[in-house]
Amino acid sequence: MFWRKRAETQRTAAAVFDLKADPWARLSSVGLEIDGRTILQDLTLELREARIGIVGLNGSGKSSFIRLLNGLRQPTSGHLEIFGVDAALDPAALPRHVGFVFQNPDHQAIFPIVEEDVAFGLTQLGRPRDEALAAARTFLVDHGAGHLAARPIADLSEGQKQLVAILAVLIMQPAVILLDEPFSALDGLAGRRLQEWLAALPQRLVLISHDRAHLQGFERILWIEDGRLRGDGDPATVLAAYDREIERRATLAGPGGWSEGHL
Ligand SMILES: Nc1ncnc2c1ncn2[C@@H]1O[C@H](COP(=O)(O)OP(=O)(O)OP(=O)(O)O)[C@@H](O)[C@H]1O
Repeated sequence: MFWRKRAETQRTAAAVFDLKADPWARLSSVGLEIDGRTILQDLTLELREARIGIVGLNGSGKSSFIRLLNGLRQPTSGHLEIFGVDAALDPAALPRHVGFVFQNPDHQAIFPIVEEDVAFGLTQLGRPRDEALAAARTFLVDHGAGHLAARPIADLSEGQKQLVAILAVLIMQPAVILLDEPFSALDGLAGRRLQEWLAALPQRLVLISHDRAHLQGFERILWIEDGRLRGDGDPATVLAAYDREIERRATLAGPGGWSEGHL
């Protein structure tokens, strides 16, 4: 079938894509509407840097934006290319190249037991279940989480759940990992450990965070406001502009008030 053939071409293209030479994502006038409401609009940009941070007020469209990048959502206008091929051709194939770590690990876990959940990604890649389980156990041990392998995810602390959620993505060896506020449930120490651990990963990372300590060392910041790209560039410039805007809006709203359009 023609479609299947094109999807196969896409997988092959993604597998041989040269990350060093080309941007892994190209967006051209991309927009997203949900139920007739505009969530994202007019996004034209390329992503290639090793560390890209995303900032923006609550509800500005950050999560929706990164969901486009691994096929959880599809643009309703414009054109999106991931690894050089049209993202609309085979969105289900994208997660193997672009991993997604959810803000709430409970939304990500599919199986009740840690090792089963970590093995799931490998079974999705075609590995037999027993082999995937054995590989998951080894992977957990190698990443200092062997003691969690047989435990129910529901019984873990938030930090442990977050670690398992990241390992469940990492075991698939995606070229890019998207992280939606992975620090939000972590205490300061767990957050520091996660930050150091993420910094050492060879993958390209795109990280949404409200805390700029977590964006230290990042090469590029995207600032999304009301579904549009309001700022894009080096962290010092973009974050300073973002801070000024927060200050301006806080002053407009007055103590205890919510500014128009926010939340
Ligand atoms: N499934 C959905 N159905 C309807 N509206 C949605 C859906 N998902 C997101 N939205 C809306 O899209 C807008 C952007 O949401 P999104 O979660 O992308 O923002 P965000 O910047 O990640 O917010 P936060 O910082 O609060 O997590 C919001 O107004 C939200 O209500």
